[in-house]
Amino acid sequence: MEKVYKMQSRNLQVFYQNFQALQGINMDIEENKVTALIGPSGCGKSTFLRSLNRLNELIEGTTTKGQVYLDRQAVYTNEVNVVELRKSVGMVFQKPSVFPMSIYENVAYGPRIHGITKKNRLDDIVEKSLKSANLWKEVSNRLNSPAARLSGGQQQRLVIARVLAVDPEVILMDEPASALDPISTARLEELIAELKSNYSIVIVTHNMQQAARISDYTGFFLNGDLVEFNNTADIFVNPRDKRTEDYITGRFG
Ligand SMILES: Nc1ncnc2c1ncn2[C@@H]1O[C@H](COP(=O)(O)OP(=O)(O)OP(=O)(O)O)[C@@H](O)[C@H]1O
Repeated sequence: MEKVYKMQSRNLQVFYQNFQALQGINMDIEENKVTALIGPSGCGKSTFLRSLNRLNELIEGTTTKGQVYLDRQAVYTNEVNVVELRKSVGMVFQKPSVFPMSIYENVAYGPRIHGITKKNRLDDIVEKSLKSANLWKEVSNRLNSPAARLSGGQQQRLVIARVLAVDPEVILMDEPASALDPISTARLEELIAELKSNYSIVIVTHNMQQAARISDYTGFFLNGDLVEFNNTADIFVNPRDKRTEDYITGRFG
């Protein structure tokens, strides 16, 4: 079957004032797959992730050159509605960032902003999103209690439900498991494996075993360059670049 690329970057360069954080990245992100981004701290993984839905623009002094495509449509043009872009390309951050409101309201928040007001419709979206995020069973009897009372792992799944509620196509995750215990991490990994049948997922992780377990493709970043991008199995078993090999075998990083 021919590969379908959901997102692509071409000669993507990002500058923080005068500092160049990405050196011209070309990447093809396949649809309905998990793509993992690995590399030592400060190599540009989060910068790359944020550039996919133009979140870098919220950081003052950032300049972006090159292009990103979503379904072959350029993302860096004046015609693009950034709010719609971020709805299609959602982001899950490292620390679970639930809003100080009820579980229900956390999930209904996005759909409301996008104009859905009917109670029945919102109820359906909340239930469907919580089910897709594997959280429904744990919270269905306390939808009106504060989200902050959930465990860290549940909060992270709630954040995912919140992203799913606005009907995204791509989900970006920036070290989503780094604040979670091993059991919550395992649940999150199971969830990611399920989500990829409906979404394309790009995940930054410092955990090499995690990248090997959950991803189809892996990109190794170093000093703002994409050193190697390949099937995950090839990256971990048969890296082509000495620097990739050194990193995955723990010789540096
Ligand atoms: N807001 C900012 N202003 C200035 N420089 C920044 C900013 N954000 C990131 N940088 C710099 O850009 C480079 C890439 O940072 P980035 O956060 O993308 O790396 P990373 O690979 O995600 O790191 P980590 O794994 O530690 O999260 C680093 O040198 C970092 O110091």
